[in-house]
Amino acid sequence: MEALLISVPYVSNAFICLQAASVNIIVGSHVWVEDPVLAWIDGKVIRINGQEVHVRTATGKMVVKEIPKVFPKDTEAPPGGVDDMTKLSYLHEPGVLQNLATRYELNEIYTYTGNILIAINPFQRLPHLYDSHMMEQYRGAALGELSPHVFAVADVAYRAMINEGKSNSILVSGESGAGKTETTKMLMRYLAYLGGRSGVEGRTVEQQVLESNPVLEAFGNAKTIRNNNSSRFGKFVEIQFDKSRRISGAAIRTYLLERSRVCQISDPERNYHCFYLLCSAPPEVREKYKLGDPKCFHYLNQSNCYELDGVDDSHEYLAIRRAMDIVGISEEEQEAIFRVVAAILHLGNIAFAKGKEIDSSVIKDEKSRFHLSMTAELLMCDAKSLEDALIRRVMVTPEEVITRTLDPDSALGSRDALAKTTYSRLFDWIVEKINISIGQDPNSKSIIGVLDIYGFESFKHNSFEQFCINFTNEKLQQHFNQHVFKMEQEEYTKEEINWSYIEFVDNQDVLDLIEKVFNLKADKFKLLQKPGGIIALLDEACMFPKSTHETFAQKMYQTFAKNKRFTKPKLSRTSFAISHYAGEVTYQADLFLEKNKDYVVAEHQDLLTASKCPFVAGLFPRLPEESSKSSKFSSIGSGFKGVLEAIRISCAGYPTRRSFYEFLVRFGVLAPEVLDGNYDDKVACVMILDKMGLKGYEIGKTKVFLRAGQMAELDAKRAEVLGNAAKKIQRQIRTYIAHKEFVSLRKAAIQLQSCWRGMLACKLYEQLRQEAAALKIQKHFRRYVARKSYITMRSSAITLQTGLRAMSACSEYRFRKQTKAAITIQAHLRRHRAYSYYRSIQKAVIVSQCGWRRRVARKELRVLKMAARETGALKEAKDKLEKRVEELTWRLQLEKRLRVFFI
Ligand SMILES: Nc1ncnc2c1ncn2[C@@H]1O[C@H](COP(=O)(O)OP(=O)(O)OP(=O)(O)O)[C@@H](O)[C@H]1O
Repeated sequence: MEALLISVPYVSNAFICLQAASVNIIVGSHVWVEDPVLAWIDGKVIRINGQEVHVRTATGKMVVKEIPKVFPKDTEAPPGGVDDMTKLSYLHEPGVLQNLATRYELNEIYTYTGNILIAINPFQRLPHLYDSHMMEQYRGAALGELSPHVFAVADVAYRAMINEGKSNSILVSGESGAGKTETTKMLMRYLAYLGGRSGVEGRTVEQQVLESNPVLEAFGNAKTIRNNNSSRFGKFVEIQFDKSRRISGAAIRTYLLERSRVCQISDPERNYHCFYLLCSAPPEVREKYKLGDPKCFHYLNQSNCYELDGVDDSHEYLAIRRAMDIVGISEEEQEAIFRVVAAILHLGNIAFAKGKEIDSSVIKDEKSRFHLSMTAELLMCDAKSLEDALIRRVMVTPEEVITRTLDPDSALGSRDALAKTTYSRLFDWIVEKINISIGQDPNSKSIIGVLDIYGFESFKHNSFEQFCINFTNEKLQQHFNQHVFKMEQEEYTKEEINWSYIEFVDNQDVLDLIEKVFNLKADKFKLLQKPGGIIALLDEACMFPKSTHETFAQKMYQTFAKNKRFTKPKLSRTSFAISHYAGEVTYQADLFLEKNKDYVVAEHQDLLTASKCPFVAGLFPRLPEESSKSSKFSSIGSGFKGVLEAIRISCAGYPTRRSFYEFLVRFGVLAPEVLDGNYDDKVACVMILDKMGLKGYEIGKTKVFLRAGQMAELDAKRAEVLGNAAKKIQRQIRTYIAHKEFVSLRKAAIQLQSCWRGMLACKLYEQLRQEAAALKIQKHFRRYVARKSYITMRSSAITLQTGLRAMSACSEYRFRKQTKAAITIQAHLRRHRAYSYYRSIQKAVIVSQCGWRRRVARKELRVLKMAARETGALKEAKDKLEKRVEELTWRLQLEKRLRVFFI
């Protein structure tokens, strides 16, 4: 059977170290160095000090590395990467990773390595990659004609089957979550497209296989740390073709189901999906099976994860029921399947306590009893028989039948063993049912098989499962080595080159350590072979009831003490380490014996065979004694594995090859005289290689075959020659450029200066003009301001003067008025004074006159008096005179009074 490989790594996890790079690193070389963040970073060699290389990385950092840790970078690699790794000039880890990463950036998730396809998980839907248009394009296209694609691989397998009439296998390998299952689906879709035929009831075989997937996934997939829907079993899908190369049937073969997951899960993983689906079933279903919250079941509550993001388990339950209908699982069978699933959950809740006798156990409490009776009810077997099957063992000796009880720990082991066996039998039944539903073609002429298998595993704790997986991968690796080696040889033969001394990377010694057997005479266990490898020792240990994992480990330590591939870790009594081709793995042998015993405990077998439920009884058909005690390894066949091992193997031969023309184009510069000499291409190549002093290369009919590292050596020399030539050219060009630059600079300077001066004069003129204008403006402005202030002042002065004049006229007028009034007053006063004076004078005159007259009168009076006396006449005269005197006295009185009044 021919085989093709699809390998699906995560970008960051590829592991290859193929080419000793050290020899050809020189100052100025572009190289890759390890980086703690980016894994690898490119840089340029700045200095080499003995074994130390100083590199300036692309991020500008200086790092110092030892020469063997520095890898040359192909500066001429195409920017979009190469679609086939064998086209890379340097086959080393950074080169390969860089190529994959470059392509991944461009959404090119597929890359070839010869006829192996590497697929990178895109973690996003890329529908354009898989539509019918794409399928049409790849139909009949030769490998390498179109961009790398999973369809191309399937196409090659199909064409080879048609042309050579041979069956083919496509192997899909990789880490968990890498995309194996998705890739397998794509392969099947394409194969069904090529060999399409309407299947049963109008459904194609491909449809039927894909429709069976949900059922298979519900019982065989679980959430793991890496993948929410991780397949916990290996799968080989066999697509059968009739003689006209149309699909005539298909079969799904599963193997290595992870049985331990049924009883043991770690946070944040989950058990198989079906348990959670059933716990989310409609209430009447849950009531029927007495199920409830998954947190109540020991097999589910060891992890805190019960739900999946974006998945509704109750919907999924209904969907699975529908899928089971489609697959042809009847209503009764579905009922029985879920009854068994529920029984396993109840079984896990049965706890044991110490019994009264030594090393005996009993059902722990009422709760456990309830679960025991529920388990028995669901499995339709007798509760007492179930209890006995869990805690008692019957040993038949020639003399008697001995019944012994198990201690609580062993009873728990017994319970878990029953759960695991029942579950794996159920899974096998479902697979078988699916196969019947899809339909097999017993007369098929050829098949194309798709093997979906876990890659090599190495965890902190590695148990029997990892041992099986890694052993399988070792077997696959050997097959792969031989396969690729054969292809290499074919190429070498075609090119007629000598390949007899090619070292073949062989892992036979690891396989010997694991599976070797020596043919010896029969012993008392009727074995025809005496154990030689670990598996044989394990089988042997399983045969002896008294063996423990410690005795098994001790036996291994003794047997393989001198084996280079086997080591005993210090401070451990049960661990052992194997140097696999992909690295060393330390295994813990603690559960190897239990896990290797693939046979059903007789008591469990008897119990379930006697079940009243035909479905349950059918899961445990009575088997002949021999076959019921087979060990695991009887079923492990040879397979295939590999990620980038093709490159590794290629490196053992002539990993780099170039056609004569390509070689001359690339390396002609190393010997220009050869190019000028008009030699034949082949001769020219030999001359160049000899001139370079290379040994061990081969010249084929059309190509030059180089040993690992020789390409880098030639490249380094080419880089040196090109570097020297470049330096010379650079020198000349720099002189020319410098002179040209100087002349143009000078011209530019003069031009700049004249322009600058002109600009300065213009600026000065403009400044002067502006100054004159400013002066003029200032003058006019000042005049205007002065005039304006003069006019203001003048009008103010006039106003002031008018005011002052008015004021002085007013005061003059007032003065005059006052003067006139004063004069009037003075006149009146003077008149009054004059009049008063006059009056006083007048009065005085009158007074003096009166006085005088009085004196005259008196003198007359006295004369009269003297006459009156002398005569009566004189008397009258006297009276008259007296009257006169009285009158004058009154007048004087009046005058005095008037005078007082006027004063
Ligand atoms: N070609 C692809 N296109 C789109 N998505 C993909 C592709 N390959 C893988 N995936 C995504 O990666 C997830 C994991 O892929 P898958 O289940 O195929 O991995 P696996 O290798 O089979 O893992 P396991 O070994 O754990 O079963 C898928 O659910 C899907 O989302």
